[in-house]
Amino acid sequence: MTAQGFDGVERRGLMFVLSSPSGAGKTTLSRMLLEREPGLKMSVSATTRPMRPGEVEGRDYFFVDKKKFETMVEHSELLEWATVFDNRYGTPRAPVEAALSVGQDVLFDIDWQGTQQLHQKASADVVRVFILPPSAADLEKRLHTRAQDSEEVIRGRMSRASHELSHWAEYDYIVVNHNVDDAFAEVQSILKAERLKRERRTGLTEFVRGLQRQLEK
Ligand SMILES: Nc1ncnc2c1ncn2[C@@H]1O[C@H](COP(=O)(O)OP(=O)(O)OP(=O)(O)O)[C@@H](O)[C@H]1O
Ligand SMILES: Nc1nc2c(ncn2[C@@H]2O[C@H](COP(=O)(O)O)[C@@H](O)[C@H]2O)c(=O)[nH]1
Repeated sequence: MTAQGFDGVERRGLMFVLSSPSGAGKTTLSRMLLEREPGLKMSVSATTRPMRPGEVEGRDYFFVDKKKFETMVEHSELLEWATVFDNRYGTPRAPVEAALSVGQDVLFDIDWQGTQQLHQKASADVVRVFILPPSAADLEKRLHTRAQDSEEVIRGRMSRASHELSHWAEYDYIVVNHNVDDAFAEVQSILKAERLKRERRTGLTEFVRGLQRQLEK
């Protein structure tokens, strides 16, 4: 489970989690990260919710019915799963394990329940980032601007937002998404810094020993 850093020092892959109330900007920030950060792979979730206009099977989600979802749970095919807004969502285990095993970092857009489950399983390798909207009015406006959910769905998501927010203190980093470019720069900095953490850089001892050998010649 090691990745080669840009400086040639090996390290363990990490699981980078973005959570927020619906509409705060996780999907937007995830797409920007995937475009600009090599070595990062998106975990594509399975869900029982209906496909939105513009969504693509296998890119945005694996859209499955309730029976299929239950079978995936029974067969331990999901690394974590939760019921969110009356639908089920879960992370397929195999692609995440495959990515980590070849040294890639994995990006998750999941809720607080899934984050807790991942953290219980692999706390040292999980980095948790919570995205806050600048205000309730902005959050509601963003859900409307996205124009992909009915009024009823938007009302449901707004009424759940306060409960989602109550989990903010379980996260390692908090980013307020006022301006998307600023929020992206902050999220990208977190990823870059976490990739450099001494504890994950399994190749450091060997690298430093090599330096010492050169210095002692
Ligand atoms: N900083 C921002 N300023 C204005 N609009 C934004 C900002 N960030 C994201 N948006 C817009 O807000 C809408 C919701 O964003 P997005 O779909 O990324 O949210 P999300 O957190 O992934 O929501 P969900 O949990 O429902 O999937 C989108 O139309 C997006 O373009
Ligand atoms: N615990 C999990 N939560 C997930 C997963 N995939 C997505 N989500 C969260 O669900 C809500 C709603 O998403 P939407 O696409 O319907 O707007 C959002 O908070 C996602 O983060 C998952 O695999 N596990």
